[in-house]
Amino acid sequence: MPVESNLEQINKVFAEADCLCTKEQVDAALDKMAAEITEQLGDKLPVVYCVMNGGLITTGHLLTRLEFPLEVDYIHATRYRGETTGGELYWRVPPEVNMEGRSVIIVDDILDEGHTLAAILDYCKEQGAKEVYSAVLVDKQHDRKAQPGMRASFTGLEVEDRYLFGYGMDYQGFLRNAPGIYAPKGM
Ligand SMILES: O=P(O)(O)OC[C@H]1O[C@H](OP(=O)(O)OP(=O)(O)O)[C@H](O)[C@@H]1O
Ligand code: HPA
Repeated sequence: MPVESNLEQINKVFAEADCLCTKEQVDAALDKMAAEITEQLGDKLPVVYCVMNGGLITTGHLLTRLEFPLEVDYIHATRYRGETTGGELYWRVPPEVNMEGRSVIIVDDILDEGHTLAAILDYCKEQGAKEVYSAVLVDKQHDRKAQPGMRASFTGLEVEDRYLFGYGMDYQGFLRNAPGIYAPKGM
């Protein structure tokens, strides 16, 4: 079936979705995260690793708010691969910039069950990073975290336990570009 046949369904999901956080609320959360990151990492010449694809938008919005020297790289690890429930972590692209002895910050869109972030943090420690921080725009509130009580070092927003899209989070591969945080009706 041609991809265009999805257009009506995707538009309907967006039109009927509940907006859980507006663009203004996300902007304020990003400002707060950037201030906290600056305080912790502003004099450490850190490497910022974007977790593709979902982390792309949060990373971009954070980077322009971080007014200190840093390097940028990306990691491509995925657990969902277009599905709405997670599976095994699959490494598409490991990082290029050497993290040995460096302060590192991993940026992603969402901490859901946390398996992705936990695996990436372990990887960074194995690679010899001096210290590893994490930043997520959204922390989904439920008791299914990979490690009970798990939190990112920097969290933008705490959001209810529904399937989310927007600001990097996808619905069936689409709607990452939605300018707010949304949940499809009934999900
Ligand atoms: O906390 P978890 O339950 O592990 O889920 C969070 C991860 O899932 C999403 O990535 P996904 O695997 O969907 O790939 P994507 O970034 O390409 O959307 C999201 O971007 C996080 O990386
Ligand atoms: O709620 C979600 N939405 C999109 N991607 C995700 N990856 C983990 N949880 C989610």
